[in-house]
Amino acid sequence: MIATESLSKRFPRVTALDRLSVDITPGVTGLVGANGAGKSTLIKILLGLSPASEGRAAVLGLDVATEGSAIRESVGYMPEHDCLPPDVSATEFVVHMARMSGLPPSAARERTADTLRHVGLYEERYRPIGGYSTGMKQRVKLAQALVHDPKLVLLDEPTNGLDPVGRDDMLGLIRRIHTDFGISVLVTSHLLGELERTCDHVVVIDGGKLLRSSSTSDFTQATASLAVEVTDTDEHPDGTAALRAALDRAGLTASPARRGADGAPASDHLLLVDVEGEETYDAVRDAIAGLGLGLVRMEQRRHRIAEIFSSDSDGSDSEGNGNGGAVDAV
Ligand SMILES: Nc1ncnc2c1ncn2[C@@H]1O[C@H](COP(=O)(O)OP(=O)(O)OP(=O)(O)O)[C@@H](O)[C@H]1O
Repeated sequence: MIATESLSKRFPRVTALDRLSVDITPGVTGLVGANGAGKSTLIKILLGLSPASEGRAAVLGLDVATEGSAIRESVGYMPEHDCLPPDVSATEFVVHMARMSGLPPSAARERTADTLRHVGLYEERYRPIGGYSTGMKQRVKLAQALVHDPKLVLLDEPTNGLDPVGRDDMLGLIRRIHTDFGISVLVTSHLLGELERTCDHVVVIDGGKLLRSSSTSDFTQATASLAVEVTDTDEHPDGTAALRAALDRAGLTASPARRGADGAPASDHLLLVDVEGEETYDAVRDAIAGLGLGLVRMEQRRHRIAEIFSSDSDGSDSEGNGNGGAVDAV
């Protein structure tokens, strides 16, 4: 779907992409990085809208430097920022975008109706966009990216500004773009956790460099951890320390939690246990029961990207880039 080779983009003060080489295959791929990591810059180069300073890239086998308009015919793009005209309705806007992509008038109207229904906009589609909620606007942006039946869509932060339910709905829609229509998706986010659930493959960039590109299952196996909190008892006045020792004896790695991905403060009462497989959950339960402690919570932890990479010495970062903290997802 997408291949880049030593792709760089330099602005006068910033190197937005730094010799990025990555291959993206059909399916749903997540492009993760903190704000400023270079995600939007990469998308603009892939669409042929912005020239690279160095290196090469091809989308659907087409060269981004010379075949930009052919790429844009076969690719849909959902930009990150609000870019919708407030005075027209979703139907008018999406029909216009379909016509811009070359569809004849009747096909443009039909495809618009189908696509808006697919993204979950019904009667509202005849009202001016200016009165829409953020979630509805994101759906219009998604519809215009899909209306010309592209082979690939590039979605720049589609969950931005959405509440948790809106995020889940949007992630479900994105997944269905691939499962229902066979369209491949490249979706960016600064939240690794939400892409884990949606994507087959995840590419992580930081400071314009490739940190890692791997299938989601490899990723989550390598990064899963379990947050465990227990009560203290008379027998074990420091239940957390007792559990940590017991887990250690059971051959599991447990460490006190640092500040959480959700902004939760560091806690002496919370242990993070590396998940090595299904048996880890049983081993934790047995250790707690064996000590007679009460279990307050046991939950799968979402990681900040920084957490993963600060403890990841075998990433794809050939430059020895030690600034894992720079990918601290907000
Ligand atoms: N036109 C430009 N001129 C100068 N610098 C730019 C330009 N566009 C982007 N940059 C810089 O390049 C870097 C990468 O920006 P980019 O927008 O690609 O990041 P991003 O990963 O998409 O982050 P965000 O999610 O915040 O958009 C940033 O430091 C940004 O300030």
